Formats: sequence, C-alpha cells, structure tokens
Amino acid sequence: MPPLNATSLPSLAGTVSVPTYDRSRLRTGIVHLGVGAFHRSHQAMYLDRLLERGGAEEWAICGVGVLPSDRRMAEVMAAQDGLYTLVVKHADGSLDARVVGSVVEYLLAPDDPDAVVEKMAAETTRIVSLTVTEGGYNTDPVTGEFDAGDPGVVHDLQLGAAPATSFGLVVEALVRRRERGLPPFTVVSCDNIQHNGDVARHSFAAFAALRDPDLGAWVDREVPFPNSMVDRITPATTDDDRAETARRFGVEDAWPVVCEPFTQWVVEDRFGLGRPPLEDAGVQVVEDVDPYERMKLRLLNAGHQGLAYLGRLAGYRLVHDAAQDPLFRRFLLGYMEEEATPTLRPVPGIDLDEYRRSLIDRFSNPHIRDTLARLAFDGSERLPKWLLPVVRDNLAAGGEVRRSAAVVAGWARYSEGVDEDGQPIEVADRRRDTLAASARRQRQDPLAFIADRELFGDLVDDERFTTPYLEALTSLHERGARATLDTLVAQLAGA
Ligand SMILES: NC(=O)c1ccc[n+]([C@@H]2O[C@H](COP(=O)([O-])OP(=O)(O)OC[C@H]3O[C@@H](n4cnc5c(N)ncnc54)[C@H](O)[C@@H]3O)[C@@H](O)[C@H]2O)c1
Ligand SMILES: O=P(O)(O)OC[C@@H](O)[C@@H](O)[C@H](O)[C@H](O)CO
Repeated sequence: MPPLNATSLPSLAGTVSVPTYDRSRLRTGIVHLGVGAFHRSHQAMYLDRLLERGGAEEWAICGVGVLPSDRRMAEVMAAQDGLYTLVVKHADGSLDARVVGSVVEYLLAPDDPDAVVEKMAAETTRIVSLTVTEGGYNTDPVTGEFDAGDPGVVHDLQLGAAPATSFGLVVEALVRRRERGLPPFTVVSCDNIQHNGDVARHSFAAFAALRDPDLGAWVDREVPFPNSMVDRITPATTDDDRAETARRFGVEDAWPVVCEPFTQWVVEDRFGLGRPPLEDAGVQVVEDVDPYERMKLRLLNAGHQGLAYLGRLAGYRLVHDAAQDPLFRRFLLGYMEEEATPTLRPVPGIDLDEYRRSLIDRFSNPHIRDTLARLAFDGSERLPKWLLPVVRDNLAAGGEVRRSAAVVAGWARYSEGVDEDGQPIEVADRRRDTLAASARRQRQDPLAFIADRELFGDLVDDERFTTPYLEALTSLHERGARATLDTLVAQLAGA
C-alpha cells in the first residue's frame, strides 16, 4: 500500500473519495493557526467541498503550527503534501472516507517564524483563522482580561524577539501589512468560546497595545473579527483509526482524522477582504451568531462537562458509555431542559427539543470512541466559560442551578486526582497544581475549591449556589457519583 501523498493520490481513487480539482492551480487565501483534529474535520473540509464545486481556487489553506508540539503534524503534512483522510463514523457503524486536499502548505512557526509572518503579510492572504483552544486567547476566565504576564507574551514583547505566540505572529504580520499599505486580513476564531471573535479582538488588540497603544487602537478599529459557532465532535486520532483507515480504505495515512457525521458552522458576515462562497458548502452566514453559539456552548459543551467529571467518577472512560447510561441521560437532559435552555435566546430555524435529543444521540454514537479525558482537558478554561454563565443567568433570574452545582462539585471531586476506586486520575489542566491544592483541602474546608475567585468570581458568596454545591460534594465524598446523581435526578423529578 503506497503512503498517502500527491503522487499516490490518483491510485487511491478506486477505494476512497479523492479531490478531483487540480491542487497545483490553487492559491493560498487562508492561513490557519492550530491545525489539529478539529480544523481538519471542519473548516478544511468545508473548503475542500468548495474546491470540489469549483470557483474557490484562491481560498486554499496554509496551515501553521504555533507550538513546538506541532512538529509531528509538520512532518506528516510535509510527507503527505498536506493531504489527509477524513473518516466520518455513522452511528450504525458505517464509514465514509474522503481525502481532503484544501491544505496545500504547512509552516511550523518555531522553525521559521518569519516565514509565517510573511505568509500572513502577503497580499494574497485575506483570512487568518484559528483553532488554538480556549486557553490560546490568554484571557482571565472571570474578568476576560488579557494576561500580559504570560511568559510567551513577555517574550514576544521584547525588542527584536522572534515571535513565538499567535499574538506575536499575527500582530507582526498586521504591522508589516500596515507599513506596506495593505489592508488587514480578517481574523476568524473557530474556537469554542462565546463571542470568539470579540474575545480574539480583545486579545490581539491588547497584545498590540502593549507593543504600541496606537497599534492596539488600530487593530481594535480596523481588523474584522467575525464571531462564529463551530460544531463537529472530533476526537483525537488513535492507532486503531490509522489501522482502520488502511484496512477499510486502502490508504496508508500517518494522521487521518475521524469525526461524527454532524457538522455545523455559523459565522457572521464581516470579512474585510472578501470570503469564500461559504454558503455553497453548507455554512450558515448570518448577521448575529450569538443565539447559535449560546445554544451550542451551553447545551453541547457544558453538557460535555457534565459527562466528563461525573462520568469518570462513576467509572466510565468513553463518552458514549456514559451517554448511553439512562441515569446520565436523564441528568443531562434535565440540565439541558431546566437549566441551560431557560438562559438561551430564540435560535432561528432550530427546534430546541429536537436539538437536545440529537445531542444525546450524538454523544451516544459508539463508533466515535471519544474520551471523557478529552472533554475534561483544561477544565479551568472551559467550565467557567460554558457552565458558570448558565449558573449566573439562573441565579439572576431565580432559576434552577442544582444540576449545574452537581457538575461543579464533580469537577471539584475529580480534581482531587483519585477516583472512587482509589485509582489515580490524570488531571490535564494548566492550573492542575492550584486545582489539586484546593481540592485536597475541601474535605476539611468544603468551599475551598470554589473559593478560587479567579475561576468562580463571587459564586462562593451566594448560598443559592453553595447550598446545592455542598450537598452534592458531600454526597460525592460519602456515596459516590452514581448514588449522588440517582438521588438528585429522583429529587428533581419530584420537584
Ligand atoms: N475537537 C472537537 O470536537 C472540536 C469541536 C469544535 C470546536 N473545537 C475547537 O477546536 C479547538 C482545538 O481542538 P482540536 O480537536 O483540533 O485539538 P487538537 O489538540 O487536535 O489541536 C489543537 C491545536 O491547537 C494548538 N494550540 C493549543 N494551544 C495553543 C496556543 N496557546 N497557541 C497556539 N496554538 C495552540 C495546538 O498546537 C494544536 O495545533 C478546541 O479547543 C475547540 O475550541 C474542537
Ligand atoms: O474541544 P474543547 O476542548 O473546546 O471541548 C471539548 C468538547 O466539548 C468539544 O470538543 C466538542 O466535542 C465540540 O465542541 C463539538 O463540536
């Protein structure tokens, strides 16, 4: 079996769908920072669809790895000429595979930061997009302020330093464009953050202002940052995925990507230098993305947080196993119906009953084999941004918060780093040490975990939250996750 690359591509056409467009004629119009699993299952897939239809030849993608840990991706992209296999896994076990051809270049910033800056500064680049995770915006979880003390930021602000962060790279490219009389590109964040464009604007303008206040004001004023809502469950690729891609589709791909069938991208129509005809690929281009992103982050992503900690404590490792458990289904649906949905705005064209049910079905797809560990990664960047806004809105409106409080208590118990069988839990979080220290104190001082005001603000002062939180935490300590959920679900059903 030949390895996947431009030369072997024609020979694969019999076993897998491959690009029929001429990749040698494509031009790069988009530079994407953070080419991970999600970019490859989502934005690059939409662009591949457009390229297949024709008429978007100037919108091919140059991928960029910002971190040294992107080296493996750089090697694979170089060896495979940017090609990779996207394997869609349906709930009935059937698979579709397609070799995606829209990523035509890849640059690793730590090797050559100037090449990355020049690529973004080039006149042909009209969009810079990002999937650099929630933590990649370097903001305080409660205040939203940019962290000027971050070591990468401090480094990038030194005179003459080669940029090593997204902020340093993007702002330097904007500076060069401005000096050359070129208008700024549009920055499109595709991360799971409410108002991701506004957050990106705030962070990039704050960094630019630290270089020069006038530059900060210019970025804030002149660079378009549309908000977007993005959705497609995409787990990390495993060796089994590689083997299955070879066996089922005859493709020897060092880094395929697997995902669910569902996909959605809703983006605001604010592009300074034009955009691809995204609608033709099924993207919803709207005036205001807020209702969509609120719905998705508060139902899907906060729902994921509900599974991540309590599911792991109850002994599960895989998302679908927890989601198929009737107790977890009732708990999750209850959270979605009674706590998240009352905080949403009407969402054009969406039946929320149907949306909630479809989420449970999506979580239950056994072939995705998504892990609870992936959902629990960097909880300190996620839970405060997805679940705590639901709590705050409900407290303000006199609404229900008991299930949300149980999820937060689950996170607190999980952060102790030991499961209910006494086995270690690998807590992967940039604040792991702080979380572990406060979680370890909570057996004596039960509010210790949520006393961290950087994460929880003033929630610790509100008895309407602390009372159910303490009940859940005590029950998790004394009776475990299952019994805690059982009681809560029964109580709330009778409420
Ligand atoms: N995987 C999904 O199901 C999914 C779905 C919707 C949205 N997303 C969004 O995409 C993001 C990435 O998910 P993924 O599955 O591609 O993860 P991944 O781990 O496969 O890739 C993450 C990429 O982000 C880069 N990155 C991380 N921190 C960074 C930083 N501080 N600066 C610059 N680059 C940084 C990594 O180097 C890597 O290239 C998520 O955090 C989320 O916001 C993911
Ligand atoms: O990717 P993260 O870390 O932002 O969040 C974990 C999951 O909730 C998330 O990846 C979902 O699978 C995704 O948002 C579905 O579209």
